[in-house]
Amino acid sequence: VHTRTASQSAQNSKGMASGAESISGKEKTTHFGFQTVRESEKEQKVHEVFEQVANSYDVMNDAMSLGIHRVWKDVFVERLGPTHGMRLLDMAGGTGDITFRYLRYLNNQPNPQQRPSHVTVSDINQHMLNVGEERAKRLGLTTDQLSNCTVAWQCADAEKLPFPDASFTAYTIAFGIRNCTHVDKVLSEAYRVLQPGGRFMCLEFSHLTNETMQWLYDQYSFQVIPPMGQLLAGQWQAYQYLVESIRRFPKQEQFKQMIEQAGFDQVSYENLTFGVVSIHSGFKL
Ligand SMILES: C[S@@+](CC[C@H](N)C(=O)[O-])C[C@H]1O[C@@H](n2cnc3c(N)ncnc32)[C@H](O)[C@@H]1O
Repeated sequence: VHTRTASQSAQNSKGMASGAESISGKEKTTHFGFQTVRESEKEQKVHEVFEQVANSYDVMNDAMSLGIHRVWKDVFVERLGPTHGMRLLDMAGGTGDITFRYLRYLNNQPNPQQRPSHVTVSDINQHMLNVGEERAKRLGLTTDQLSNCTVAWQCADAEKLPFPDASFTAYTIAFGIRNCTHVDKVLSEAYRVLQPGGRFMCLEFSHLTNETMQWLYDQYSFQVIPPMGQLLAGQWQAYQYLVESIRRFPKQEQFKQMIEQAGFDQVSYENLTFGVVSIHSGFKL
């Protein structure tokens, strides 16, 4: 088992948060956690990670975050404030956590018969979607079981969406964008498929503003999460990648600028739990 100490990891992560790419020989390289890999390799590696963790993903989320990821996701969907008539694309939707909250939130809105709503849950990994679809059936959240909302599950790459221009009124991506090779392509595709007035929202692990707390968080992330992944899911490497990829993701302000560069207006962010995660939001005007 290959591992690193928290201080080695902190050193490795210095100056890497931008995710800047370099050219090695002819092919561009990118990061996969703290490793440098060819761009063509990253998608396959990320795919393998989520294939390995699909069945244990929901249990591990609760264990790693002590259940707090549920609160973050609840706040995220509250900030979105779903209304009848919304057409949501839940990108990198995995096993459906955001979609299920959206559907329950809609269900609690008055006059459910008003205007039909829709959600497409999309992910590059069919295994994650399969787990999600099974959950949806158990929870009574399929098109057949809902009164005025359709639900579609579709395998797709966030960097090359198979949806027409202006086909959604909202786009969410939770804990997905940092796994993508070209974040700029994900953002411009999100912009393309949104209608004017549509909203982009991203929930992602981020960076703490307080250095001592960041240090404590690093200790927890690097010393506890990979062994926990090994113990509960038999997956040390996959969880080592997940914590490394968090450190590599741009800081809040930098990510805000990237969203603006994609064309979005009124871009803002909100830190939750001291910046362990942040919610970024922007509108297509
Ligand atoms: C950590 S999971 C998040 C799942 C769900 N949104 C949640 O909050 O529980 C990240 C997901 O991103 C997906 N993913 C990674 N790269 C992707 C890409 N290029 N396009 C679409 N989905 C991608 C993975 O397959 C995985 O299901």
